[in-house]
Amino acid sequence: GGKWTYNGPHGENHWPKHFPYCGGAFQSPINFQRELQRYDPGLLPVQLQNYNLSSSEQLTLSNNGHSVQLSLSPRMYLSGLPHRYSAAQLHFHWGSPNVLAGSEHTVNGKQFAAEMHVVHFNSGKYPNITMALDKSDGLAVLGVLIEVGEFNPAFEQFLKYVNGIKYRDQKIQVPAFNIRDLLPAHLDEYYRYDGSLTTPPCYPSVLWTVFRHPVTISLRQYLALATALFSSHAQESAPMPMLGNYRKPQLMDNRVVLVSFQE
Ligand SMILES: NS(=O)(=O)c1c(F)c(F)c(S(=O)(=O)CCO)c(N[C@H]2CCCc3ccccc32)c1F
Ligand SMILES: [Zn+2]
Repeated sequence: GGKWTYNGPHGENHWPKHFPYCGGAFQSPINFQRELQRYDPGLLPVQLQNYNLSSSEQLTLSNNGHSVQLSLSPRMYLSGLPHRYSAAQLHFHWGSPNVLAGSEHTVNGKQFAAEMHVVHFNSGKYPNITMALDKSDGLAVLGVLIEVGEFNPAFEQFLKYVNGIKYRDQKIQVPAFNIRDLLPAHLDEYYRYDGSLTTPPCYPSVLWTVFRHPVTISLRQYLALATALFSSHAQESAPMPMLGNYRKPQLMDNRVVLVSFQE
């Protein structure tokens, strides 16, 4: 697909010109507001299988020009959903060094400093993520809201390598670790809704699960994320810092957000 950015002439308001789904229904992210939520006691805790990877395994940490992404082992999967969803990659969205607001989902209008997404595809029905990308039951993404506060040792296990992938299309191998440690302690409280990829091609193919409880990283860790990366290639004369890589909240249309918790 064509080139797209988060700002300027190829920014999100221009996405629908080349990526029609971006102007369609069921788009993500959204703002979670109390009035449009419904408690569903049937929403069980999310079950993570094989997330505790061994450090003898290696993962690919890469700069794809839009985010920093970590490849994940296909042995990792989610159970408790209508089908088995196997892990593909995780990536982040953040603000800028002096504006600590860069999450995609917002809660009662509050934007968090950053947000992590763990992307899974329906491996029960489709052979790979490419075949699942545009199917209504194709993807399941876990969203984790990130606040600046206490230092987070789990995030250090990949943040310490970001200076090796400063420029677009750079990638390195890093030792695997327990991906569960990147998620909040309690996985039983979350928002659940039908939405889309938040980047082009914006396919409405994502079952979203955004955990109610944020995780914290230190200001130093946030600044590492917000100052280390460029969306441009190493040899480009005008380096483009990778900042504010988040899409704004989209129209709800007539969607209701289910929640697994009661006030
Ligand atoms: N917020 S989001 O919707 O979860 C989301 C992103 F924001 C995001 F930047 C990415 S990306 O890093 O691949 C950069 C551009 O697509 C993805 N990738 C997904 C969808 C696109 C194709 C693909 C292929 C293999 C594995 C994952 C993915 C993404 F799903
Ligand atoms: Zn994302």
